[in-house]
Amino acid sequence: MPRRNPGTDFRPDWFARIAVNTPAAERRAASLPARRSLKREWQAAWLLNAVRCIDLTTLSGDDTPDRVARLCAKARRPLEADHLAAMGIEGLTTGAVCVYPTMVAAAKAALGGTRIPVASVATGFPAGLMPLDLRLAEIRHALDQGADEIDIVISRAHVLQGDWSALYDELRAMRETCGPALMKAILATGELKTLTNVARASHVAMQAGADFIKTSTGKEPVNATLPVSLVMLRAIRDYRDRTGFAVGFKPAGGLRTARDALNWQVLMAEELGRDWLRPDLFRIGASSLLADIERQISHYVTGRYAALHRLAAG
Ligand SMILES: O=C[C@H](O)COP(=O)(O)O
Repeated sequence: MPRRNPGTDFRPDWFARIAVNTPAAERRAASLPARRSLKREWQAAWLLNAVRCIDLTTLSGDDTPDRVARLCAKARRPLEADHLAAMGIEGLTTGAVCVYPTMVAAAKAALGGTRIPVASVATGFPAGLMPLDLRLAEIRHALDQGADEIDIVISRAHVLQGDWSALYDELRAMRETCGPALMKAILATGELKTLTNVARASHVAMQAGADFIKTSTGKEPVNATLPVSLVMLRAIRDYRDRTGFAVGFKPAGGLRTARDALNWQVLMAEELGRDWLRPDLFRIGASSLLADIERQISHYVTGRYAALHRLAAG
């Protein structure tokens, strides 16, 4: 378990001169899937690793305690027991479940007796357009309900206006309110206009003590992309080199296929090293990715694809 990132003082000099070369970032991201073709056995292993890193998510207006309980049952047993037995795997769970604050109690009840953490979004998810004191109160509410991790959203306006110290202060207050609960800072990169803004916001979030930086809420028109992820991973690397602290990464929003799970892991491994491919440093926020991974694992074990309706949707 790496030491928790305590953050630093506000250090704009660490990011003020960053100017991301967007075409170069896009070329590098585009080259990844083509350059890496993983052997079939290795693909299965990488997909199993993706499962243990998934924050299995439901963030819908029509969520109910029953739906959350079904999601949690899936988090406890994400793949068919026969398939896991055939591969000699025991005790596989997802990395966490992720829900709205009002669903935390249902998730905690359904996950009793396991070590699967419950993550709650908070701070006016998804837009964050609420007064800061109410956003902090929402964190406290989620913690009172039993949340182990808090996925906060940043004020995009601070980024778009270049008010980095306001962004730092907001995030610092959120981190203090989270106390011992892990804080994942959602940057909502699809609304930050430029990759340079993504890089700078990543630095500010880490300086304010974020345990993870996360791409998206899943509600923006553009959610996780490989170029955005590349920029965030390089910021994480830079921060690690400056401070010695390892900050986690959570791509989220629109990751739906086993191929996505492989591509993001390859990007992580190439940019930060394979050591980063574990749940305390890497999560994939996804509501529907698991179904495709199940399908691919089923094919790997049985040689044929299961019909989608046979795989529990979670
Ligand atoms: O944080 C997780 C995202 O909200 C999930 O997005 P998704 O429904 O596109 O998988």
